[in-house]
Amino acid sequence: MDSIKGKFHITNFLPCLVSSRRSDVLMMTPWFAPIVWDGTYNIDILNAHFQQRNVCIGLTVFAIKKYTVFVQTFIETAEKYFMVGHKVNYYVFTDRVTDIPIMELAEGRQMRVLRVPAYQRWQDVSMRRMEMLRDYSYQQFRGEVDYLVCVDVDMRFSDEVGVEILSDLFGTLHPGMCGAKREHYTYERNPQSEAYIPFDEGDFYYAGGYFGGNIEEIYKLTNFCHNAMMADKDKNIEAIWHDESYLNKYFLYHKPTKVLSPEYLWDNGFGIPKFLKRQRFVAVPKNHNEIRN
Ligand SMILES: CC(=O)N[C@H]1[C@@H](OP(=O)(O)OP(=O)(O)OC[C@H]2O[C@@H](n3ccc(=O)[nH]c3=O)[C@H](O)[C@@H]2O)O[C@H](CO)[C@H](O)[C@@H]1O
Ligand SMILES: [Mn+2]
Repeated sequence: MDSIKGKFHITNFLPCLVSSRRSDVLMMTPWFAPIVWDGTYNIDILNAHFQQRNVCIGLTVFAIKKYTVFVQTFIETAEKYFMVGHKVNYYVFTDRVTDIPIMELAEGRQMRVLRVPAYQRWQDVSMRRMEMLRDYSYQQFRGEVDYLVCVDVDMRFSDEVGVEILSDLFGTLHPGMCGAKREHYTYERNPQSEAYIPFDEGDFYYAGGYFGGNIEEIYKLTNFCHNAMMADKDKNIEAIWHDESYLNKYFLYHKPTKVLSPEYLWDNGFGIPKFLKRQRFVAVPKNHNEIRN
């Protein structure tokens, strides 16, 4: 592990206080959290900073039932692009332990396969991630990693994703909603639901498939979402976009300290708009019917 130490060096950065580095996109939320776009940060400074702290990053992914087919590409591309040069633990939650490929990983990186139950409905599989992330944050992750990055598995990395994303609590702008007006965000609109957001509230529409932060913040987030989902279940309610709806509710009242641009979660089905300089993590096309049943 020693050879990954001292890999990054601080380089000189010439600050310029009179012009912003991007003028075509919003670079900061109204509560002063950075929105991370290509061209807005200096990766050399950030690498040196996080390496000095010797951070270890946990990347969590669920591969339940047929979704195990996505694991190989996910890990292969993560090895190429995710937090290269830093310490990484992959946590693969699955009900099919023997279907998870054994893969050779770069130095300083390891994979843990965690056996968890499979729920019948895909919506429950997706939503129960919150409960499992909460429980493992408390039991295991807090002793092993400094940050968690929690993502969908039906994805591939196709460009660098580094320590520029790390912060106490971060969410990602949903690729399908970045140009939408607030009233068109697909928040849960039933006032009876714990995920309810009125039409005149809400900052951004965040994606369910990409959030993260330190362990304590992820514990609080997942605990809130799971409890809210259980409260709704008792009322026979399920929010329109499942875990994503509850996540959006949480972020409305617990503002993220960093927001990732859709560079970090893209779907080529949306084409490639001009403001999108990089596609770092993209959806792998899937046949929903086939794979979810
Ligand atoms: C990119 C993105 O923002 N995706 C979100 C979006 O769905 P998606 O349409 O991308 O949902 P999906 O089918 O990818 O399911 C979410 C995740 O649950 C896991 N899974 C699901 C079914 C299954 O049989 N086995 C299994 O392992 C797997 O990790 C998968 O990536 O909306 C969902 C709720 O509706 C979730 O909020 C997803 O995070
Ligand atoms: Mn997905």
